[in-house]
Amino acid sequence: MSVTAANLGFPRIGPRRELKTAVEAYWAGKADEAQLLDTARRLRAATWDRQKAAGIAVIPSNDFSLYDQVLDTSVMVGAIPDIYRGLGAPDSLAVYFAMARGTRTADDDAGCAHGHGKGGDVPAQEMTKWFDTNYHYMVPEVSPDQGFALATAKPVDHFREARALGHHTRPVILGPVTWLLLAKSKAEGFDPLSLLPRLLPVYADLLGRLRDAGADWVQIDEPALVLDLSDAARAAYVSAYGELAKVDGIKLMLATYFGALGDNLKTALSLPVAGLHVDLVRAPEQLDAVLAGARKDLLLSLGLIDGRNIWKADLTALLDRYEPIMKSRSAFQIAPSCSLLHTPIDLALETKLDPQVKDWLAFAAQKLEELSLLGLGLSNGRYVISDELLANADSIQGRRNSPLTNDRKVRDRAARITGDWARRKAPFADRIKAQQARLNLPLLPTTTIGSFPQTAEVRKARSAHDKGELDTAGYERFLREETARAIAWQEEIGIDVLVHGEFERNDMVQYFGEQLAGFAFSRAGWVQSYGSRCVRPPIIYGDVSRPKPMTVAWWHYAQSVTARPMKGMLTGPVTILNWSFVRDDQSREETCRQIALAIRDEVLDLEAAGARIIQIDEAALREGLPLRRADWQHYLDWAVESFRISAAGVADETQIHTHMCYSEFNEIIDSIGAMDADVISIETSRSKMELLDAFVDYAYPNEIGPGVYDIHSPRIPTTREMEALLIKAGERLSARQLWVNPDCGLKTRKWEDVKPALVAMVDAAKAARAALA
Ligand SMILES: Nc1nc2c(c(=O)[nH]1)N[C@@H](CNc1ccc(C(=O)N[C@@H](CCC(=O)N[C@@H](CCC(=O)N[C@@H](CCC(=O)O)C(=O)O)C(=O)O)C(=O)O)cc1)CN2
Ligand code: MET
Ligand SMILES: [Zn+2]
Repeated sequence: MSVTAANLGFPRIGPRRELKTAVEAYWAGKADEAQLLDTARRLRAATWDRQKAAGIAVIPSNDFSLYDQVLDTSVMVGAIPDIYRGLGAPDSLAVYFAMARGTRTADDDAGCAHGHGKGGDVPAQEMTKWFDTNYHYMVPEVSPDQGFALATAKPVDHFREARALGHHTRPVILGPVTWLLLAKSKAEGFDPLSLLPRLLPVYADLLGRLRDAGADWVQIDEPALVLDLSDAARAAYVSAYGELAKVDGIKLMLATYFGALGDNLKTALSLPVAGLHVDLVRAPEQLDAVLAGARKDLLLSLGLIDGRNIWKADLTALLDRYEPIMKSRSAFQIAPSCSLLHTPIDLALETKLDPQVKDWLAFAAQKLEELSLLGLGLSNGRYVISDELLANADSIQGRRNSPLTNDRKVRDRAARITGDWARRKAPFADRIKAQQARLNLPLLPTTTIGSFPQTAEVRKARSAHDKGELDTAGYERFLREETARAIAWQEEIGIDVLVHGEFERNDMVQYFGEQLAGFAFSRAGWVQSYGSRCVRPPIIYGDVSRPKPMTVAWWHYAQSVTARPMKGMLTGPVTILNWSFVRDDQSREETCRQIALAIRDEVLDLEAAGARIIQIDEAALREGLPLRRADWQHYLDWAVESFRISAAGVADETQIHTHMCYSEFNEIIDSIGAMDADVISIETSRSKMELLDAFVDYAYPNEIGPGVYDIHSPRIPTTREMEALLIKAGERLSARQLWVNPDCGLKTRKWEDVKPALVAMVDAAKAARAALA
C-alpha cells in the first residue's frame, strides 16, 4: 500500500501580491513584457520549490495564470473571437489581456469590478463566478462554426520550465466538458456542447505533446461533474474520455471538487481514466460509494484538506477515519479538496493575528504541510508523526474549548429570535405611504449604489494611516473632505437620494469584519477575486456581535452636510457570510443569524440617529446558492430570514433598500420577493431591462431600481439610451415603482467617467418623468 501527497493547484498571486503589482505595472506601461514574464517565472519557481520543501510528491504545473485559467484554456484551444484576432498573434499578451479587459491605452487602474476593460475599441469577454466561489472567470465564447487548434502550448512550456528546475510536475488542465459547459454562444439556441467532437482532437494533441515532453500524469479538472447534469452532458463525458483514453502513454487524474458526484458518480466511475479525485471535505459521505464502485486499478485521490477554508485540519480525526480503508487498495493519493487557489498563501506572514486564533489556522503553505504529515502517518503509521499529532490535537482542543469562540449572550439572544423579528410591522402598501409622506421624492427618484471612486489618493491615505504615517485626525479630516465633496457634487447635479461614497471603507465586507466581535482579519491574507483584484476575506472564528456602532458617525457626518436624504449604507448578513472564511464548528445558518442580529443593531442605531433610508447590500446572496438544486430552498429560506432579521426592526416610515449586482433572478424571484425590501436596486442595463421580466411575471409589488448605467464598462452612457431604458422599464412596471440608478457601486471607476455618466443619468430621469407622468 502506498500513500502519496498530491497538490491540485497553488495560489498564483504571490505572498505579497507580486503578480498584481507586476501585471498592473505592465498594463500601466511602467514595465515591459519581459519584466512581467520574469516576475511570473520567479513566482512559479518559488511555488514549486515551496511545495517540494513541504514534502509534496505530486506537484502541479500550469496552475499558474497571468489572469485566469479558464481564459488560458480558451486561448489555448483557439477560441479567440474575431474581434480580438487583429490585435496580435494568438499567443500574444495583447490578445490575452484584450480578452480579459478590453482595450484602451493602459493606465494605473486595474479595471473595474468585473474586469471589463479600460476602453472603447474592444470590449472584454464576459466574466462570472467560478462555481460557488468569489473567484471570477472569463466566460468562453464560441460560435456554431467554431474551429479549434492548439494556439498556445502553455501547459507544455510550464512542464518543461519546471523540469529544468528539477521538478517533475503533473500538469493541470481544465477538462473539455467543463470548459464547454461554461461556454456561451451568441447564436440563439446553439449548444456549445455540440462542439465536443471538434474540440477533442485539440485536447488529444495537447496530451500527446505533454507525453512527448516527459509528462506521465495529467490532472484534468472536471468540476462540472458535481453539478446537476443533463443526460446529454453525461453522455458527453463518456464520449470525451473514451476519445482521450486513446492517447497512449499518458495517464489522466480526473479531478472533481466543490461537492459530491452524486447522480454523476456512475458516469465518473465508468470513464476510462487512470485516476479520480473526489472532494471528501464538502462531501465526506461519498467515500463509501466511491470505494465500492471504483475499478481496482483506478488510482483514487482523496480530497481531505479543505481548499475552501482556513481552519487547521484535525489530523487525528482524519487518521481515525482513513487509516482503516488504506489497506483496501494498493495505492491512494491524498490531496486538498480542490485547488488551494481559494485560500491565502502563508500564515507565517501574519504577525498581528491574535496568537490563539492564529494557532487554529492553516493557509495554503500550512495545508501542504498537513497533507504531507497525513501522508507519512497513513503510509508508515501514526507513531512516525506523533509529536506533530500531539501539537495538532492541542490546537484542535484549544479551539474547541476556547472561550473566544463562545459568547453566551449572543447565543441566548439568537435562541430568543421569534417570527416577528423577521417581520416589518405593517405590510408594504402601508409602509410606502408613510415613507412617501416623509421623503417627498419625485417620480423616478435618482440615487447611486453607494461607493464613489476609490482613487489611488484614497488608498494611499488609508495605507499611510495603517502604517502610522498619517494620524487618525489627519486621516479622518481627509475622508471628511472627500465625503463632503462627493455630497456637494451629488446635490449640484440633482441626485435625489444621496450616498456618502464609502471612502472610509477598504472593502464592503472587510470593513464590517474589522469592527465585529468574533472576526479576525489578516494583513497579507489576499485571495484572488478576478485578474489582479484581490480580497482579504475576514475570518469568522467566534460568536458574532457588534461591540459598538460601525457606520453611524460617518453617516451622521454625511447627513449633516446636506438636507437631502442620506442613505445609511450596510453590507447584509448573507453577503458578509459568503465573502468571509466561516467557522466550521456550527452551521452557516447559525452564524448568519448572529451576523443578522449585529446588522439589525446597526440598522436601529442608524434609524435612531435619523436615517430615513437604510440600504442593506446583499450582493452575494445569489452566489451562495448551493450547486445542487435540491439544496436551494433550505439555503434561500435561512438567507432570506437573516436578511429580514437585519431589516425588520425599523418603523414603517424608515425605508429599507437592498442591492444585488447580478443577473438571473428568474429562479429565485420568490425569495427576492420574500426579502420584502421597500426598494431593490439590480443590474439590468446590459440585458436591456430583460432581467426585469422576472419581476414583471412575479408582479413584484415593492419598488425597484433597475440599473441603467453599466458600470462594468468604461463607456459613458448617453442620456438618450438611459431614458429609453427607463421608458422600457416603465412599460413593464408602474412608473411609481421605479427608481433610477447605476447597476452597482462606482468604486472601481474613475471620477472622469462617473461624472458625465451621472449627469446624463439625472437628465434621463427628468426626461422619463415627463414621458411617464
Ligand atoms: N469582498 C468583496 N468581494 C467582491 C466584491 C467586493 O467589492 N468585495 N465585488 C465583486 C467583484 N470583486 C472585487 C474584488 C476586489 C476588488 C478590489 O478592488 N480589490 C482591491 C483591494 C481592496 C482593498 O482591500 N483595499 C485596501 C487595501 C489597498 C491596498 O492594496 N493597499 C496597498 C497600498 C495602497 C497604496 O499605497 O496605494 C497595500 O496595502 O499594500 C484599502 O483600500 O485599504 C484590489 O485588489 O486592489 C474589487 C472587486 C465580487 N466580489
Ligand atoms: N454599496 C456597495 C458599493 O456601492 C455595493 C457593491 S455590490 C458589489 O460599492
Ligand atoms: Zn453591486
